[in-house]
Amino acid sequence: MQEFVPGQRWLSETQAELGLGIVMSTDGRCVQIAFPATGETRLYAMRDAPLVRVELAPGERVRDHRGRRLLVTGAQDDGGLLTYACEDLDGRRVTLPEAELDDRMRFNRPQQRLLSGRIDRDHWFSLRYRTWMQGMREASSPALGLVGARVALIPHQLHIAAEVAGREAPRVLLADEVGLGKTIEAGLILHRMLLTGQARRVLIVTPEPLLHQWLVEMRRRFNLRFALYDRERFDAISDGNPFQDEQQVLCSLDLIAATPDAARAALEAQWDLMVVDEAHHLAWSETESSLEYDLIEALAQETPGVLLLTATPEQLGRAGHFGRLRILDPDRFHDYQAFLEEEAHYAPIADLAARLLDGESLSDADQALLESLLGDIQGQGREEIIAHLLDRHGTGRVLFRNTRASIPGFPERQLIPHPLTEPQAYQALSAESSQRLTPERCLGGDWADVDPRVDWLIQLLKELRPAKVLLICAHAKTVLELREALLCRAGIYAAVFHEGMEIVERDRAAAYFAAVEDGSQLLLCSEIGSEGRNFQFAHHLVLFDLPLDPDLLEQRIGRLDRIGQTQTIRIHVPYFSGAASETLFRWYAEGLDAFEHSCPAASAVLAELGPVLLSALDGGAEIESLIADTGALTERLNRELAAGRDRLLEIHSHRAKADLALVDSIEEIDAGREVADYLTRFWDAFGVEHEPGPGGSIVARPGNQMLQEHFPRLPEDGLTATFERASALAHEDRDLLTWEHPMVREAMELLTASDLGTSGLILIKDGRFKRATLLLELLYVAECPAPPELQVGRFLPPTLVRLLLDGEGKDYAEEIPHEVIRGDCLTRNFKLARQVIKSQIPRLTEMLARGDGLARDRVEQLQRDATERMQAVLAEELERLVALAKVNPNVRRDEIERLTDRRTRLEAYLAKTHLRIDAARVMVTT
Ligand SMILES: Nc1ncnc2c1ncn2[C@@H]1O[C@H](COP(=O)(O)OP(=O)(O)OP(=O)(O)O)[C@@H](O)[C@H]1O
Repeated sequence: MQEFVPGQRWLSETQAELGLGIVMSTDGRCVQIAFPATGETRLYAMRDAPLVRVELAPGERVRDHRGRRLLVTGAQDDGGLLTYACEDLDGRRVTLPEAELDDRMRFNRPQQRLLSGRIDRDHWFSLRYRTWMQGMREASSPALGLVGARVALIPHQLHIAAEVAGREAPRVLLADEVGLGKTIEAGLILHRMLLTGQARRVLIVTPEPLLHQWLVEMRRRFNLRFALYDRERFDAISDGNPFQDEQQVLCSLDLIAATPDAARAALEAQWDLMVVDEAHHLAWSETESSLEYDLIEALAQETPGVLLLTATPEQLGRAGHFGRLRILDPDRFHDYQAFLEEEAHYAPIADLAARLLDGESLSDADQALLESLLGDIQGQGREEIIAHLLDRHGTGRVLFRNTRASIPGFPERQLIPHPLTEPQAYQALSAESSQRLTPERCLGGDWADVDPRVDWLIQLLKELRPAKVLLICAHAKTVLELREALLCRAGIYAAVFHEGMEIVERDRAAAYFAAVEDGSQLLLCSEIGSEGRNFQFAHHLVLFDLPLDPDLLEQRIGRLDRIGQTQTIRIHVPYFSGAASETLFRWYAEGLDAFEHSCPAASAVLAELGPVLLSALDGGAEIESLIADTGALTERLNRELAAGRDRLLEIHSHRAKADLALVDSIEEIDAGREVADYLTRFWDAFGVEHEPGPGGSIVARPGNQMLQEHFPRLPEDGLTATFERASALAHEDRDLLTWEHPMVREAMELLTASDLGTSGLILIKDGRFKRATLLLELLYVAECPAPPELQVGRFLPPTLVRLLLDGEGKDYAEEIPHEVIRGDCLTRNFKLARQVIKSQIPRLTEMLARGDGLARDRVEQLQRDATERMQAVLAEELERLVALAKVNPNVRRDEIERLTDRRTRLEAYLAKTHLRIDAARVMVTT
């Protein structure tokens, strides 16, 4: 007989609906139990009370009386009363005396439910099995986190996402050329890290004009709901750190740079991952750095994962680029001069890496070079050698850059120059070269009366109507005055987009431009429209003036030249013959060839020839020789880059064969349509109504008799969705239902956290067994609860151990897979079911005990394998740090120590892997 102690929690075996009982008193023969959930008190004879002691095991999920969801990690017994060690959802440690358990919780163990004859409808048992199996498949799938996004499967993006998100705490610069999908790559990385629990608190920092676009992209492509923080929202939260109110925050760089309170709060908010878009604005040189740079650097020091995004990493010069790398990996990038020198020697390394990749055999000289670079390479495979080369030589693991040249399928760009006569008023100006390029700004409000670009634009719009035209110029004032002129002179109403507008107004203008019907034909943008925005639905770009920076020119063209552009892009450039604008136009067109192709060497050429260019714009230097010199230098630098740095980058940024394998594996998951079968069965079992919708979609809505009032993520008025990626891409109003969709995930969680399907009884026919043979199918789950930062799931995710035992204890699980078992569920005849079970209790108890033993043996093996895997992975990481430390004295000792400590902790947690029975189903042959 078990001892009852006041304060202990017990459960009625026969009346689970009473909730959790608490011992009030005992008198030697009777025990008085209160059930606070129902307000009842019962008296039981102690000898045969139908009560079970509630003793939670590590790995169980519970709620406390405040409703917090907690994970049990251990327990301590003090005079018969238990105090549980738990973790909350954020991984914080919490102590939970048993008296504080939620009174309404139900703790029925499968074996208790089964032996007391409480059985569920059979489909829940199968759904339970499928849920655990799916969890295991995902944990080891290279496609994890990449399946659920509403995106086309583009190999280079998937490569980067899988490579980066697979790292412990990724710190990388995503620097694909404009419009190749850095936002999508960052979203995929985020999605995967959130899904695996690798990250929970995420901060995205963008320039203000891109806030809303990010918000929408994260929501509609990844089902991620970020909280947008502006000044008003930040100030409105006066209680504690405003950034700690939300897990996923989106805010502008301006907010944290201009508000010391916000900067301080951001620094203290303990993010797991930070994403910074348009990171080229973070200025750094060997002697000074901008406030924004310092802020992001400080945040990066506090944040384990950091993604910096820029299409033009060298827009503010080589030093700026180095500065950004330094934020990511201060150990690797600690000396700018050494970095420049190293870069000059990339060509032979790139050549070697390329030949390794092509499977060519290596000469003795190659071997010698490899050994001089990497030390002893005995026993290492090619992939491993390449990875080490890229990591330790070149910008390696930290920088990814894909170029149009290496990605097929981009449309052409066509340059359409429009020479115009420079008006007298502009000729008379004695402005500096930079001002000569925007002469209207020197003339005052009525410049549009004399500037021939206005009439030319009116004419162009007429000719192109109804085609959409995006116009970019340097200044907001030009935008506004041009709008007035177009309206007055030709009745053309243009949408505008400039820094003087509120964010909402800007987004409204962009939407007005995007609208197919009743939208505006023309959007006039100041320079803020030249970054990040998606305007690929337009095919005509007017560059009303030209910037002095080739990277900025590339950013402007990138608004149209991006993934999703379907036609040749027409770039219209008006300039004044004989004036500075013609010189600059020719420099770009003939010197750099930067309009029709992106030019990797452009910023280096500007750095070298910038002074001559400025002088030519002023009418000083000789234009023809400037253009000839520019052409020659561009040609040489592009060639060198292609052979050295960029080649290394390219090898590292996508791997054609492996990337296609990843695409294949996602396509296979898409095509398998298993999730469709799973979810529709789930809906049926739960009582959700569903029917085919328009164009192959499916419409689901709450039914009248659902198991619970709400089904996860199912709106009251229903949901239109699809299981087809192509359909979701074409129809934004349809959710893409995959294993990673929040509805599916939450339904899976709901099931595994409930009792549904934990016990069952079916009648089967199977010629292998005599009639009336008793079989027991047992589902055990091995789990290793550990603090989230250890990412134990990488090595041992919750793992299902299935057994199928006969009365002699023989296991048929391999011979008879779960999927082939068909039977009649006995829930329709509870009385019979109870009789069957009652008559077999001793046998079933024995079989359960045998199952426990067998499952425990399996878990020991699982544990050993996981520990070995973990040791191999961490040994590799340790080796990298030690190798880096040899070439870089600045690698911190504590980093190596932290990694070693992690290994020790993981070993300890894996050793405590916990096994529990999740479900049991009796089968009787007929
Ligand atoms: N895999 C994809 N599936 C569908 N659309 C995509 C995919 N990748 C990119 N796009 C679309 O292509 C456009 C460009 O992508 P994105 O904004 O991520 O590029 P970017 O590299 O961040 O651009 P920028 O350099 O201008 O900042 C966006 O409209 C995006 O939604």
